[in-house]
Amino acid sequence: MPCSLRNKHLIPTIDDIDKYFGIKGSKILLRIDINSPIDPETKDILDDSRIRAHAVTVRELVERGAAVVAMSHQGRPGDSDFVSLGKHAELLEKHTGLPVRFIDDVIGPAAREAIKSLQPGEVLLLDNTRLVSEEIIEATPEKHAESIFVTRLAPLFNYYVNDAFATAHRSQPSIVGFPMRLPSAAGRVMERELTALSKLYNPEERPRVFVLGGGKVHDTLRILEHLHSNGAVDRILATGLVAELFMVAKGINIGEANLRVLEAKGLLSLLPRARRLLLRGLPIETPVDFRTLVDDHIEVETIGHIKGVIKDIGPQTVKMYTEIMKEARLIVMRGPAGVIEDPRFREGSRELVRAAIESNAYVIVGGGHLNSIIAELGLAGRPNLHISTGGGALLLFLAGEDLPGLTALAKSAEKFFSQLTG
Ligand SMILES: Nc1ncnc2c1ncn2[C@@H]1O[C@H](COP(=O)(O)OP(=O)(O)OP(=O)(O)O)[C@@H](O)[C@H]1O
Ligand SMILES: O=C(O)[C@H](O)COP(=O)(O)O
Repeated sequence: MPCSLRNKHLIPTIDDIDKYFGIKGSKILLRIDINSPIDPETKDILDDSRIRAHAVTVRELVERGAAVVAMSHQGRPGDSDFVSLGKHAELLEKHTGLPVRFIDDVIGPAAREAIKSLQPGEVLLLDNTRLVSEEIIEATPEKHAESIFVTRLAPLFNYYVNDAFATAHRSQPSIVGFPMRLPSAAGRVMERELTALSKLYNPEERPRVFVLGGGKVHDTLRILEHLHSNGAVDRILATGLVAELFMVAKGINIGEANLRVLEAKGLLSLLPRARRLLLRGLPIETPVDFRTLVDDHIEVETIGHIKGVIKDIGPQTVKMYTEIMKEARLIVMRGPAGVIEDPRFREGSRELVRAAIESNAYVIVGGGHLNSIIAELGLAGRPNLHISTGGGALLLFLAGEDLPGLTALAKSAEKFFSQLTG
């Protein structure tokens, strides 16, 4: 079954490729996103969760009889995490349980020879796609289809599979160029993301509750503007710095120290946008109490009496938000409720995550900080939970932007899958 998103993208899956063209004996170019946090000194991979996730797609393609050539970016040129993918290959081997050959080349003669000699059942990982200068240029799929990157590699493959939802917001050759030249499909990680996110367009999945916190307040405002203008949200439960901004916008006194925090982060300039949303009736709840730091002591302070620096939401807020979440069919959570880098202020985020997962709702969680809370609570495998791999891609998607990687897959389907698109 192909996936569809916002009712306009029809995107084939691995099953469709197998059904209409056949995978056994084919050679597949698989775009994954194993861009991972890297220790600046040792260059070790600090979190291999993305590698573990994509291992599932690699293994399945191999089991179906394909030769699989995987590619990914890592960091950006000039940054300390812009490294070669040798260590990623070792971890991909560990998580797939299959031998993974690595070649420190992307489109040169060595890479092309390795691709040509790859046999069904074998896996090859190319080096960091951003070693190719074209990969950092944003252009249309049609333009990238003519790039050296794509014109050199595409003829060596039968199909292209994009499993990199987390890079779907980049219009780069490895994401948008290949679908113009090869029958293409979404991999399993991408498919899971699309299936989960399509619930945002299902009128039966209501009430929809968004629990939005963390520090990316600009991005969150964009999301709120989009959700509200489309009537796509029933209730917003604000935490983190997002909550503080909306409390000021509502005229609630959050105390001098916290106003200074918002000012230092340049967030007070967002007040007019927050006020406009409130005037238009944005259904947003803000906290009624906080865990604060007052002269190095932790206090629980209720609104109207806040003297300390806000570090987490308080127990009454957790209770109030938990009650609202009990009524939801779909909960989307992004950004932590407090400064969770300090273990003393993880409680609010922990409680909210627990309450969401124990509610009757389907829960979509995005962002590294909440992910770490889920891992700590051992809740990752819950059937009503989808942990998104997308950072920037998820933010843009929630803000209503079209993601070029998805558009390219849909265009490819029109070109190569007339069976599906009519
Ligand atoms: N009340 C608060 N005051 C100051 N900082 C806060 C507060 N609440 C949360 N934060 C900060 O927000 C940051 C996380 O927000 P962010 O929006 O980046 O989260 P994320 O969804 O995990 O994104 P990413 O995956 O990119 O890390 C943390 O560093 C945390 O300390
Ligand atoms: O981690 C991410 O958000 C993706 O891998 C995209 O990385 P980029 O922002 O460097 O394009």
